[in-house]
Amino acid sequence: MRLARFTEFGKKIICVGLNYKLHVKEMKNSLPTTPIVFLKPPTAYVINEGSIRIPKNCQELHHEVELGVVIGRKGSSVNENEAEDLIGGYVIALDMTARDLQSKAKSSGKPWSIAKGFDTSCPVGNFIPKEALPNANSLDIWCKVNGQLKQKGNTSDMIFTIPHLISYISQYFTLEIGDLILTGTPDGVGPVNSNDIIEIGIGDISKASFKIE
Ligand SMILES: CCCCCC(=O)O
Ligand SMILES: CC(=O)C(=O)O
Ligand SMILES: [Mg+2]
Repeated sequence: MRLARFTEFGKKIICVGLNYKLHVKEMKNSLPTTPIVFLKPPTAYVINEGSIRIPKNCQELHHEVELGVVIGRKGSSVNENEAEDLIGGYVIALDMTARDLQSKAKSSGKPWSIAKGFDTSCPVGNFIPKEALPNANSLDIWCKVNGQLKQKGNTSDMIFTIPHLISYISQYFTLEIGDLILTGTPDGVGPVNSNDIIEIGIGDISKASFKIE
């Protein structure tokens, strides 16, 4: 199985929340003491140049640009100092979020699975082999809507580092080849509407674009 086609493997999409301080602030949350983890089904994938569909009953769809880590080796209960061995590569990705559905679920103490897991809620760019990105812990990630810069963050600002996330998640979920870990979004999240074009990227190394249907 060529890892570059990981979106076809039907594996887990494991998302981390509130992993950048300024995003925690804009969401009026408190800093997490351990990573906040939730899942998206593999039916959420959209590949580069695909279309994002606004889910039913959603009036406020938000972009959240995130660095994705593609798992290249199976592991569970992995120590932080061995975690990087599980990395197969990276992608730039969006954790599209039905913000109104999420807020309703949060306020009634219900899970926000639909708000985060609806079809087309995980657009991804092209796979980048690990060797091509030796500096994954200090990368600029950005998001533009209709050509206007909305988010720009650096992965060095993560509250929990990529090795820490891999180790923590692997205590609960065995990580399998083709799994994707979304590592959280920097500040600047906001709404998108039908016919908007979202462009995302890692510095000038990788970019992808998607249309809101
Ligand atoms: C506690 C969860 C806050 C959700 C913020 C987000 O989805 O970016
Ligand atoms: C909660 C969430 O999805 C984030 O901070 O990216
Ligand atoms: Mg997110």
